[in-house]
Amino acid sequence: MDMTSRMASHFDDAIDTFKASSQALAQPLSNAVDLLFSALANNNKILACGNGGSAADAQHFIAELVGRFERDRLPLAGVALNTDTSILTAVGNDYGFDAVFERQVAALGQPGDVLVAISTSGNSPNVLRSIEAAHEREMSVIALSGKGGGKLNELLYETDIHLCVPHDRTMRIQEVHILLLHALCDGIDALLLGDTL
Ligand SMILES: O=C(CO)[C@@H](O)[C@H](O)[C@H](O)[C@H](O)COP(=O)(O)O
Ligand SMILES: [Zn+2]
Repeated sequence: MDMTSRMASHFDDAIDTFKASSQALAQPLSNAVDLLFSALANNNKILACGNGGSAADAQHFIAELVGRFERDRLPLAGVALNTDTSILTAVGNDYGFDAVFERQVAALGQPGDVLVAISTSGNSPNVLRSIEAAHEREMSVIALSGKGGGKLNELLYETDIHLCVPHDRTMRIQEVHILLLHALCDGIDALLLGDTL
């Protein structure tokens, strides 16, 4: 395949993946908006975590809650668990990298808070352990994954929400994840401010 065709194939594959994701995920995504809105309306908060590109996605999402998305509104309570290098290095050094998010959920989580856990494979141990800690804190979980969901399938409760992108490549899954996170911001704003832009 020549390079131009290779580049074009990314767009074609992304279009197919967005379409398949819309079919599979619009309903659970709508449920996730309700869950997040209820938590925020009850003075609970959102915690988010992920590794690598998913760490960037987690902090991007939380920045749009605490700051704003498209319209001015009140600040919304959220913390990204992958941003504080002192916590990440201290907890990683003293307890191991698998504990870096779990420890923060245990420190910050309250019943009714929501954890947004992002892992394209569904298998990153630090993300899985953050979910166990969230359950211990009586928090709900919204998990963003792909590749069939991996070990998340065994860990999530019926009351949690699993947004699993139907694709096996990390980059394609991440491209849909950022759409999902923006759609969540849009849904929260629509409930808070009305649905006109
Ligand atoms: O962004 C990318 C690849 O697109 C990478 O940085 C990727 O996020 C890292 O390899 C992560 O460690 C993958 O973890 P996960 O999505 O399987 O939980
Ligand atoms: Zn990447």
